[in-house]
Amino acid sequence: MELFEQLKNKITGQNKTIVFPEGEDPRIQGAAIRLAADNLIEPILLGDAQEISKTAQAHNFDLSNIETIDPASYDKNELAKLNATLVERRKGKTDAETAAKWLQNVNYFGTMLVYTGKADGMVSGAVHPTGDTVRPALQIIKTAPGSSRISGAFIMQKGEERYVFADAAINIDIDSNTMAEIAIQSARTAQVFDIEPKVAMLSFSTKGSAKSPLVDKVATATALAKKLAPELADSIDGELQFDAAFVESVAAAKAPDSKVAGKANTFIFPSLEAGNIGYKIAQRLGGFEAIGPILQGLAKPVSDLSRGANEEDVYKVAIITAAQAL
Ligand SMILES: CC(C)(COP(=O)(O)OP(=O)(O)OC[C@H]1O[C@@H](n2cnc3c(N)ncnc32)[C@H](O)[C@@H]1OP(=O)(O)O)[C@@H](O)C(=O)NCCC(=O)NCCS
Ligand SMILES: CC(=O)OP(=O)(O)O
Repeated sequence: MELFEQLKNKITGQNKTIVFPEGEDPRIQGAAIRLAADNLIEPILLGDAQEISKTAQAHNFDLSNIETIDPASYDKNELAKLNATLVERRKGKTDAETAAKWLQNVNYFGTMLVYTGKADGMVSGAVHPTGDTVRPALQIIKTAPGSSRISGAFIMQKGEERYVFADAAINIDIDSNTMAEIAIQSARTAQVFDIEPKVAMLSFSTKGSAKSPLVDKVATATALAKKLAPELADSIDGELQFDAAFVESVAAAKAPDSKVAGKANTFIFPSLEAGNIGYKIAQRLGGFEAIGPILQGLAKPVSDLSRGANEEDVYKVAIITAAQAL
């Protein structure tokens, strides 16, 4: 069965509530209406009440069955409770005045709905850049037990082909420890999406063909990942160039002893520059659908979107987010 059909079956009737901080955007409204009509999730749209109505009227959308919240006119008692919870969660790092300002920002407000359990997950980023979308989650929801950092993976899909690219969204300049953790997180993400992970730790060098501290970083990360997740030891290899990782004939020449080279389906990039540029090239030149970024390592599901997302992308990311909340 197709991946999204499986995920839809899992979440149908589970009534997972997903908050959309960018409720004024037509892509968000269109997706929310479809998600609710398909009985997949219960959406909450955040935003200025007048702007939400304006968008709905302009696109002939019927929002009568969808909950909308305008943070500017939210119940004062409820807002005070959210403020106190936020200050408590930030343990001396954020005072009540700052918390009040944050709560007028839809991404902070939405994140607090998830943190307090009013929503099961959040989808944002169709309008806001990634930093503004995910920072509240990093500060408030924080990492899941066993994770020391959050990273962002894309499922890249075209026909029968399906791959994981990471980190393409969050960690700008990574060291070996971070790269190793991203590799392990991404292998687990691959499994969730029915991909038996073969993880390539990418570089501009294959097995020592170039000498550089940047190459050493990837080789060290590979050894570390194998040590941290021995069950994945035969499924992770590096350092590998993309051609050696992906093309069997190149693998035979460049890394003949590797169990991963030529067969990789989970690609770990050595920096955010490489990862973000790489996924967009595969998407825009290669014709792959890019689903994500799926945030890995967060304690509760919050998903970012690309600002280039369309309604269908929003619909699919919301389905993944609801599935993560099960
Ligand atoms: C994610 C990002 C916004 C965090 O940057 P920042 O807000 O400057 O981060 P800070 O160092 O000030 O940290 C803010 C909080 O987030 C936490 N944090 C930052 N990065 C984190 C990570 N990768 N995992 C877990 N927590 C993280 C910090 O520990 C800190 O928590 P605290 O306030 O409780 O102490 C930043 O790394 C970034 O901009 N990444 C690139 C995003 C991007 O543009 N991607 C391309 C498009 S997808
Ligand atoms: C994931 C990503 O690159 O997001 P954006 O296109 O919004 O910067």
